[in-house]
Amino acid sequence: MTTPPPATADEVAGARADAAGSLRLDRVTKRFGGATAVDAISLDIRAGEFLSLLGPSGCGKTTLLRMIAGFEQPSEGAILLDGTDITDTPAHRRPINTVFQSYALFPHMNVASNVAYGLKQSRVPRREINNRVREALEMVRMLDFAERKPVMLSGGQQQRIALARALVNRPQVLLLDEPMSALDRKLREEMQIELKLLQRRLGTTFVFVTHDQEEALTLSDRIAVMNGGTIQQIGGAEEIYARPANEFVAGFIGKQNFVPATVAAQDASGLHLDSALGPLLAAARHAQDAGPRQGGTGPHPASAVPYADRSRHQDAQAHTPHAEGHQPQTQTSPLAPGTRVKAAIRPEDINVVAAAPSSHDAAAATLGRAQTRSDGDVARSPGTNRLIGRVGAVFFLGDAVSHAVILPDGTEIIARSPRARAAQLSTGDAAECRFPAEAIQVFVS
Ligand SMILES: Nc1ncnc2c1ncn2[C@@H]1O[C@H](COP(=O)(O)OP(=O)(O)OP(=O)(O)O)[C@@H](O)[C@H]1O
Repeated sequence: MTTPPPATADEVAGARADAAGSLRLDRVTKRFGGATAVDAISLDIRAGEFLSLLGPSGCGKTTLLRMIAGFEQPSEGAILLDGTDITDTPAHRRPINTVFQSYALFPHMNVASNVAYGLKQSRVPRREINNRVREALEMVRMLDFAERKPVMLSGGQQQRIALARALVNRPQVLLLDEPMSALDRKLREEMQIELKLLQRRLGTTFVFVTHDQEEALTLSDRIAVMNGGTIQQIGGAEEIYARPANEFVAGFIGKQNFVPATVAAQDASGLHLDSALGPLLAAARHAQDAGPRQGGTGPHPASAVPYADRSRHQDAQAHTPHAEGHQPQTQTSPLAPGTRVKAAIRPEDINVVAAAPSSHDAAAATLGRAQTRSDGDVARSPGTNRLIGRVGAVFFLGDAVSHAVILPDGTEIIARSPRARAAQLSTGDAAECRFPAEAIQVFVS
């Protein structure tokens, strides 16, 4: 990808005067030939917000970013900056700059000249150039490197210079397209913290493209999860993690155990499910999903909202202004018996304990039937689901321990416990996975 020159300082400064950097995307669509890369996306991005576009490869993140930048023209729809339609405004006239994955620094120029380039092009007085370059290099803590050539810098340092080069124009909106993907993990984590602090200090609107969910969860005020050219859900990190709108989001953000099941009944204790592992009890009420038209899990994808979260969830929706993106709509009607669903359980919601070898044999004899009977420990926590199997592998994760428990029918359940509370189990040990009914989220498949 060739890197277009950044907007010049005059263009940026002129357009900055009375604007704050809010963006509105109104049914923005991009088609390449017969293929739709971005499908009627409507989204409000608040001034000063750190918003991430997160999704798998090919979901349309970069295409959406390029339309905001002005490098691609939408096939349909409009882009508004602080209420002004900029859909037809050329890229170099938008007060928007982009930091790309490839730093694209000029190798023959030193750091200061690289950062000054856009300002020189727009004939900003030399003294002002010097001041602003200094300011930008200070922002990214690279002032001491002003005289160096890019080849004498590490990847992380080059990325900082690319950031300074974009910030020197004082854009209202900064677009970042996977800017840290070339950095090693440790450096990336350091840069993430710096970037977040910098964004907070500047108050500039950041739109950040990534396929790395941890990065998005760490950095963002809100995350728009994309798939198939549409936004599947938009919300804060915790909301998206704890209350995914549909099966796609549930599977894409964090880890999940998905168990196919069929609704047996719904009563005051919750949703009774039949699965190949036996009966499961979910204290969850489903929510019928209003969209999206593409992606998701089928013609009527649904989302799950645990009882405890329902009122908060509905509040959040009630206050969702126009075009903030796709949100699920709760539905209180019970699921009909026979409805095919997926039960989703997060690894950290599963408690793994040692089981008597005989209990494993008994479970194997009945093909690992899950038990929700009130016996033993379970009597103290009615509704606890229990699955008995054998430990297939133990993974030490530093602050946590993960167990892969193989159930008698071959299903693998992944559980994760804080290291201090993890059961001392070895491969081959009989183990019981316990999780409360509240831990199950139900998605109509
Ligand atoms: N110039 C183009 N011509 C034709 N098809 C394109 C063009 N640019 C993108 N596409 C297609 O549009 C879809 C979305 O691409 P896009 O680059 O926006 O995805 P992405 O989510 O950014 O993926 P990645 O994370 O791999 O960069 C893909 O199917 C891609 O092949």
